[in-house]
Amino acid sequence: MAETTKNMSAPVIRVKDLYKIYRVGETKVRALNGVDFEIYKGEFVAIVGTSGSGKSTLLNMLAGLEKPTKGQIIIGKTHMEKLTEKQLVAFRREKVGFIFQSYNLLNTMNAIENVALPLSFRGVSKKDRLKKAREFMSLVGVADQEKHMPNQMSGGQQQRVGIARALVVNPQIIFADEPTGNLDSKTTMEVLRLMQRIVREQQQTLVMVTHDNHLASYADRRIRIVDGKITGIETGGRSALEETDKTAPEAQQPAQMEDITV
Ligand SMILES: Nc1ncnc2c1ncn2[C@@H]1O[C@H](COP(=O)(O)OP(=O)(O)OP(=O)(O)O)[C@@H](O)[C@H]1O
Repeated sequence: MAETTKNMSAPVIRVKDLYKIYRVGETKVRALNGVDFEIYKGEFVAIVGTSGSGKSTLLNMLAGLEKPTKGQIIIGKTHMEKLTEKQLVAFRREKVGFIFQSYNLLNTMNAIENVALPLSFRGVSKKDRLKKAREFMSLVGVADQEKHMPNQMSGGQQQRVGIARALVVNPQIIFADEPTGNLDSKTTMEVLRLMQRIVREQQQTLVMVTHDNHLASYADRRIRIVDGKITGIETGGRSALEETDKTAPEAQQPAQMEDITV
């Protein structure tokens, strides 16, 4: 349904013939070995692979944390590979939101101050920062935790605060690195529901890296990566919003294999 609409719009991310080669002594490690794909606005995409497959390298490059050895990454109209370090810092600050496995909240700040922090880098006044932060804490369901310090919140609550902090700057794209890696299965489902809801309601684009096939099955598309190459892109994801915690995975429709790019 929405797939057609998404594919008719211009991609938010275009990756063309991307390589990242690390030198370790005499050896060359091809962390990314010729990767091509596109991601559209409003999509929840999972980049899935086992340890060492190259998914973190890919995420780091999409988020402007590392430069490719060769190839192009075009976000909106910006060629990431052509940006200077200073421009990359500005890009990360203004255009993207990050959700981390370990939440990465500042322990010396309470929940609302953590959520408001990215706005202070943009010169937003304190009053407006807190107003906006409050709005997003409410959206992710932790409005009553404003004054709590990170160590006074559960993992799930901390991750909700982390998600509110990623959203507060209205980023073009949200990148998530194993966002439920430290959570139990019930809290994982709650966070998945939240992420799916946000992608749908806010028309956000979410790119999640994971080794976990179950988690990835909730994304609209899965880009599978093995030894730095894409081995397949699957379309169709399960809905965490319609599932109860007891829904057996077997009861769900299997994903469709779309195309294989090796
Ligand atoms: N800075 C680096 N120098 C040298 N080799 C590196 C560097 N970073 C990553 N690699 C290598 O590149 C390959 C891909 O690593 P990457 O971290 O992207 O994998 P991954 O799929 O994210 O793994 P994990 O799930 O364990 O984080 C691996 O062989 C890794 O050893």
